[in-house]
Amino acid sequence: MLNGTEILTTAQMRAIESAAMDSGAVTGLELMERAGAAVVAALLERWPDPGRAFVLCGPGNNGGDGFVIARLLKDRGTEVTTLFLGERDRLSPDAAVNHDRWQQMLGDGDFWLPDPAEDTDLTSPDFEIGSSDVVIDAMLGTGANRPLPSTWANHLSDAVEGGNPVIAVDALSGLDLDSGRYAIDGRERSHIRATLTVTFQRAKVGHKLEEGPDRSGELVVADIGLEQDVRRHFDGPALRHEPVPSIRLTSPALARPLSKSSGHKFDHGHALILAGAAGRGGAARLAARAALRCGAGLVTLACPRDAIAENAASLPDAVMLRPLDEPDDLRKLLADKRINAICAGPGLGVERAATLLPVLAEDARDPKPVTWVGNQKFTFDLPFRAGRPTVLDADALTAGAAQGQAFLQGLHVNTILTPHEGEFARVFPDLGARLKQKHPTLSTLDAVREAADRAKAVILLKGPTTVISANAPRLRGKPPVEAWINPAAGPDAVPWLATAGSGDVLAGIITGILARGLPPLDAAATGAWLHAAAARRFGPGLIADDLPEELPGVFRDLGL
Ligand SMILES: NC(=O)C1=CN([C@@H]2O[C@H](COP(=O)(O)OP(=O)(O)OC[C@H]3O[C@@H](n4cnc5c(N)ncnc54)[C@H](O)[C@@H]3O)[C@@H](O)[C@H]2O)[C@@H](O)CC1
Ligand SMILES: Nc1ncnc2c1ncn2[C@@H]1O[C@H](COP(=O)(O)OP(=O)(O)O)[C@@H](O)[C@H]1O
Ligand SMILES: [K+]
Repeated sequence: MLNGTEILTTAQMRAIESAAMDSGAVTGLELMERAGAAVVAALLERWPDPGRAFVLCGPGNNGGDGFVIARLLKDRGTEVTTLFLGERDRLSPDAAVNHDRWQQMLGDGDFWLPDPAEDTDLTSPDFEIGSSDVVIDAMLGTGANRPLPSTWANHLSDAVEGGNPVIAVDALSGLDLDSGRYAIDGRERSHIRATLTVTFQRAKVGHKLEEGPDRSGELVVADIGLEQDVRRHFDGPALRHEPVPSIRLTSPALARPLSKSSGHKFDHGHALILAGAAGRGGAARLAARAALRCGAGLVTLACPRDAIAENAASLPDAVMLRPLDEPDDLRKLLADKRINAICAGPGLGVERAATLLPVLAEDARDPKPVTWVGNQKFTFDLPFRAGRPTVLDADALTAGAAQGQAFLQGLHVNTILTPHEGEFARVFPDLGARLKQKHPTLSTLDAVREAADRAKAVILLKGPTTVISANAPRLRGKPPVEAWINPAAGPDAVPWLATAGSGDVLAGIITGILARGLPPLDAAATGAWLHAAAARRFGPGLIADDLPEELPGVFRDLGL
């Protein structure tokens, strides 16, 4: 299996569940029981003896899980209040069975509340969420398809305001498990969040994107016995040469190929960092240091002649300096075919970037490009543009955006664009505008995938959660990775990373890894993971300059 954990879209989860049930290996009722039991187990681990629980049950199978949870908690002596926000006759057969089992169990001390649309006195103290030790949100899960009604949101709001732990079943209700957006009818309530979310078999994309990490609280992924079905979902089609692309979370395992075996310095590649004018070289220097720390055999920084003294004064001796005043100087530098990774953008200056981009595009017409397809290297002509692995960041993206289609046409499968949100919107204005809509119709992941498709390149969109996707040709039979998600939010938060220059370091890290020979999509994912890991290891007080210096510690921790 490839590095990283696959996470699932809601459609994939539904397909996996149906396939499991169709195979006869498990029934929906069994799955619901396992799901409910998994939530109760995770709950009791954290709150060992809840005297009172309040369970909010929605109109679908998420609500069905809620009825199982109510029954299991009552079985162990917890006093349970349920609020059912649906209609018995519209429940699925499995949820209806659990509804009825729960109803039959009710006795003194349990309060059965029908739909509040009917005449229920919700002001009675017996119904108050505030007197519960735990509140279980089983209103909506993977089937949520519109904003959460504000009356339903009020229950969550009461719980959070009352300081009661909220345990979300599969998802905090209102969270879209594909986009990670949170939508409530009426006014937005940013304080609503789960203390714990228990999801089933695999995390869903929406737990990791946008608001997902913050809204979900601690995320527990409970095994409900569908692991073989998950594998079958991905590996079965691969055996038939119809691989299903996966969406994966970055993990430390990605960095494993960076382990340095002994070898000539060129075995570890030669990275070229294009720098800007005197007085503006800090960003490129950060990138150069980061590339060096990632083990690039050689790092050359190319800058205007009059900036050489300044760069020499503040760079390690290991970084070579070369003059680059005119576009033709870049052509000459690129005649050295040992240069196998390029970084253009940090501190480059938009005008200078505009004159150098065409040279990089020209270079990609090399008749014998090195091309990565999956993990295999090709050095012959392929029916798509390929060229030297190149990171385009910052000023190169701004300059590129101004060049429009010509810029996109100059890209190739070994190009990695590393925009933040603003730069992304400059390069892909329509996608940027759609992401900014009040109710966006596409997720960040969709936007990045679409951008990668148009650019025929790797796109890494920076933010608290970084999303990476590639449009690279695939080898038949190899399960492709479609996207990587590097979460640095919620429980994985590394807020110190939001510091000036940290993006320049990321560009340098990725360039260094490219020089080491990793394929572009892997290099981008590995770089995003290392970048956050370095920040996490350093902790508060971080400035961008600390990041490259922290990398050796990260590598040591990994035993590389
Ligand atoms: N399918 C399965 O085999 C399993 C499903 N499980 C549970 O089932 C859930 C999925 O069940 P469903 O597909 O029934 O979906 P949900 O229970 O998430 O919601 C679907 C229902 O909610 C309504 N609805 C959607 N959005 C709404 C909104 N904003 N306001 C009010 N009503 C809204 C829909 O009309 C439908 O009636 C999972 O999240 C998980 O908790 C688990 O029991 C494990 C097994
Ligand atoms: N709140 C945050 N939590 C974690 N990482 C963040 C956060 N905000 C930004 N980042 C990361 O910090 C880096 C900032 O890069 P960028 O926007 O290019 O800034 P700069 O131009 O200052 O270098 C990116 O790698 C991004 O993923
Ligand atoms: K829920």
